[in-house]
Amino acid sequence: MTRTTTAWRETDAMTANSEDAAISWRGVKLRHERFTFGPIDCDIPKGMVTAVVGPNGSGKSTLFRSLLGLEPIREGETEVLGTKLSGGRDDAYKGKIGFLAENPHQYENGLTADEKAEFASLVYASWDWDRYRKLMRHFDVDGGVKLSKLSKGMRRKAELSVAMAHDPELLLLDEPSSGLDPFAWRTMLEQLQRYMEPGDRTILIATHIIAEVQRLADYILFLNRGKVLGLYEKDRLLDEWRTIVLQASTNAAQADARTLQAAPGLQSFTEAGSGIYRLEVDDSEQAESYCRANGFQVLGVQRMELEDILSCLIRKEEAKR
Ligand SMILES: Nc1ncnc2c1ncn2[C@@H]1O[C@H](COP(=O)(O)OP(=O)(O)OP(=O)(O)O)[C@@H](O)[C@H]1O
Repeated sequence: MTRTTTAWRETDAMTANSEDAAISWRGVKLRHERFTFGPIDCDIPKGMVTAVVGPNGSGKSTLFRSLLGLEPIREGETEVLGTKLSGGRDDAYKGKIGFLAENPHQYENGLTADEKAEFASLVYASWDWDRYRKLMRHFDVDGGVKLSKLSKGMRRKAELSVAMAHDPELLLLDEPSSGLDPFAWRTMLEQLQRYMEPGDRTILIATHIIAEVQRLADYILFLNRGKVLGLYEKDRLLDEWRTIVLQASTNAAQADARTLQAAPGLQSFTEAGSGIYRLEVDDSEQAESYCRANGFQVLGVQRMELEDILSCLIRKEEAKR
């Protein structure tokens, strides 16, 4: 799915154009006893799907919860759908959000999906029973069964139906596909794609499923240990990040490995032995020309997978620690 706008396409800057942002963070820090998140300065573009990707414990759920006032924000300013979060005094913006938490709420175990929907219908002014029933039908879930009696995947589908039935402006999905079988997963992707069609809705989705990022996301926000590693436009990221394998040209006396360290867009540099070098770069065309001009022969160029890009960003961040 690609819905690009020029303002966001031209840059990877994390605070490119806050007017087009569904969420903006300025110097935001969140703290638990043994975990600090941030500072985060970043804008999540409106009308787009942004995937939040990072290892376990990197702070994805913490970030989601903070948007609903469930995590104390110690420093900085968060704005969601035009509302500055101010310690829970202005809650009206929450009516425009659909939230699927990572784990089901145990206190809802005794409710059926339809009873949970009844509660939600009282909370959300734009609640649409027709929409709820259609979603439940698409997902093939019986709304009359207690949530605790549903399988994990069934419960996920019921909760996603409730989260989407008021047609929110912003959907916050914390690992929505956890427990879904491949057919249900496809139905979920279809429903999310349909939800995005009007062009003015935004999804922020935390996921470990690379296929989900590839199929859904326009942007990717990478996190590690409570730090933001970057917000990138997905297509551009996959297009431009490459692994280049090089060897000093036999007739090039000037080939000096140290020059490789200054290659344009260099993200990582590995000496593989026998005069072979492996570069990971975010601007492959320029990097290749540079390496050739400096006496290196290009043995191979390969696109990088998202996992490789994330691990490269993590290695860079860890090297600073
Ligand atoms: N209520 C809490 N009190 C104290 N520490 C917490 C609390 N909630 C989360 N943490 C800690 O904050 C860190 C980030 O947790 P979080 O759940 O946000 O990560 P995550 O990226 O969503 O992880 P996962 O991919 O495993 O779901 C972890 O170190 C976790 O132990």
